[in-house]
Amino acid sequence: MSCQVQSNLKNSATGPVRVYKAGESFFEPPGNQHLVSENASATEPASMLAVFIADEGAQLTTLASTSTPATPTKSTPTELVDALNLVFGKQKSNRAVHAKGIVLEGNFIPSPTASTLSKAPHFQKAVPVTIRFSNFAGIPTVSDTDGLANPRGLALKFHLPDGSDSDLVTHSFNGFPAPTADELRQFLIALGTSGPGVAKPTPADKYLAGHPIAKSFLESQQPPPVSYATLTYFGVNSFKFINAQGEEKFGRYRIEPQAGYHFLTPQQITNAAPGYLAEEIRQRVAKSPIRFTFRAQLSEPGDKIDDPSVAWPETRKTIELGFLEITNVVSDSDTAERALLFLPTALPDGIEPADPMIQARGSAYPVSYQRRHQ
Ligand code: HEM
Repeated sequence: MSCQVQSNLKNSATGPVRVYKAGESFFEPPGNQHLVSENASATEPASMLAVFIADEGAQLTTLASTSTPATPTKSTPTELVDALNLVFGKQKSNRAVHAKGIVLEGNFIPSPTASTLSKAPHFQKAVPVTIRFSNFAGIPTVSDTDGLANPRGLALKFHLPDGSDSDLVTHSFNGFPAPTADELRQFLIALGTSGPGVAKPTPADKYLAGHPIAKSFLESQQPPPVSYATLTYFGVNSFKFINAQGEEKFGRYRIEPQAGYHFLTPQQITNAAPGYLAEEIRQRVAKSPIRFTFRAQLSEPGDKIDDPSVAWPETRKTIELGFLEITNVVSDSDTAERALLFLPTALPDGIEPADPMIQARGSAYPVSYQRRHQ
């Protein structure tokens, strides 16, 4: 196979362009060795890139949240997605990260306590929800048992009574490898420039030596789950919740499986099919609805609101927000996931971003969306 993956850093002015061949390892977290996807596509022609950038500006004006405070993030949305592409390869029809997934539907049913936290419409009244579970890597063919499939993603679109949507994008790890979007980009560049043949210590070795939180993120991932329905998902970034009385609280979402936490045994991992998670969730939801309990973990004075790499202590109070009931897989999941764009900045009155990373995400996701719709 002669497929080449070339980083697209030429418009970000941040370092050398590096070329990988299919099958080359692009980084080696302890205990894992991962391969560049053969599906990854080559670099865009320069003319196309120019058109893309012009479109991207327009897109961001339309799609980014208006309620976010000015963000100190220095990296542009393009640079952030370029850094993801540097690690996983450029995608023309798949997400830059969390490329492999499955789309389902259901309902969110709020608890009576939800309205004490926020006046958001879905905290007052049940609403339909579109759900996408995913594996972490920006590699659509990643095996469900590969280390790069962790953490798993759970993205939700709450369809609100006024016809608008509110989105929430979470993953199955209580933390993040970097405190800010700019730091994430540095981490990704270090990983993406540390392939075979690069002298030791590689940029990734050096980065991880100086960033214990990123190192621990790579080293403390769970084994493959029995199901997407047997994991807890964390919002990681903090939001400000405002109730009808104008009271404000800072919180982080966590979405807990009513099926409990279950992971594959080493023997089951050996026997698991590369796409077992989609098959498992299809069979599970066909038998009965899948439920998750929604909670917000509330901050206390001194907790870092704008640093998702630091989990708040488990002793923090949580408030029950309701439950998610997943009822079915959509009829054509591949078509649905291509059309879907989950925006962490799509928020109703009563919920506001409290971490600048949310705005950075809200601006970067549409760039990936555009790249997968060329
Ligand atoms: C600055 C930080 C981040 C950047 C630049 C970033 C970037 C991206 C991009 C470009 C996509 C693909 C969007 C698309 O094509 O639709 C994506 C998807 C995703 N991200 Fe992030 N992300 C960041 C932080 C996070 C965090 C903190 C979480 C978890 C809490 C997360 C979880 C996910 C998930 C689950 C998806 C898949 C969404 C879907 O199913 O469509 N990301 N991210």
